[in-house]
Amino acid sequence: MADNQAVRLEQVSRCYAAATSAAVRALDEISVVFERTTFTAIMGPSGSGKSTLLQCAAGLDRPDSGRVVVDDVDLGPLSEKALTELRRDRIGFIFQAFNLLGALSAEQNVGLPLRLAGRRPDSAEVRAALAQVGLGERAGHLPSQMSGGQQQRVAIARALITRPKVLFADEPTGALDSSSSRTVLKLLRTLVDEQGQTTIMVTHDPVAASYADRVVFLVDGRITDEMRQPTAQGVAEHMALLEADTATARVGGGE
Ligand SMILES: Nc1ncnc2c1ncn2[C@@H]1O[C@H](COP(=O)(O)OP(=O)(O)OP(=O)(O)O)[C@@H](O)[C@H]1O
Repeated sequence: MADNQAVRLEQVSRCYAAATSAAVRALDEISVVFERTTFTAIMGPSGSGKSTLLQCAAGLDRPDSGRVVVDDVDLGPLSEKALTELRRDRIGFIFQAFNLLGALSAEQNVGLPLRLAGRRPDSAEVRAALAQVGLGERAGHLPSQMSGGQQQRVAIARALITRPKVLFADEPTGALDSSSSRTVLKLLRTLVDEQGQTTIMVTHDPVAASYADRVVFLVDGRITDEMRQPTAQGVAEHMALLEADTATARVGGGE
């Protein structure tokens, strides 16, 4: 695998059985490379396969065919145990809903992945991770004592504590107001620029996508286009075209 490839998908397909109709082909022979130290946004109309792509690329779901390679490891032959270990050691994940444990402080939440890996969290390391996301003073706070944006930054610190090769983000600003969103997106951008993080983010928001180096557009389980150095307006216009095409196709298909 070329040294600069953090994640590679080769002809990845994923189908879901449907009770009342033909199987849904959520991913249809997708091939895409995510280079190291880049920030990519994945966009597309609702149901186009964005979450399925993220789940397959992160080893949370297995494709029906094709290959997923993460940090030079082909995920296909791995046992469930080996896949779990790879996710634990090389992958970070953040979600729209933050997914922090409510009974644990920020510091305890951030230290959790280290505990799960059998390491005793080093308080200085955990506090440095919180300082990195601008929350050095909040180590003792519970999630309920923090704003949504602060909780998402705790979740980012937690995802990064194991120094993952790839950070996957599924709608990380979906539950945030625009000011908190900006803070979180600037942080994600800084982590790529200054720490060499590789980040892959699913989003519906053209403004969020404009923080990425590249936007990959999905329609009906296929990559149709991509945009480098995106602007929010350029992405919004392209999404409007895709959504109009999808609506036309649905109307046409229903006749
Ligand atoms: N577990 C599942 N079982 C059956 N069908 C599924 C399942 N997960 C996803 N699908 C179907 O696969 C297709 C792609 O879904 P996916 O969630 O990846 O799209 P998405 O682009 O992330 O959508 P959204 O923007 O609405 O979150 C959709 O038609 C969806 O209904």
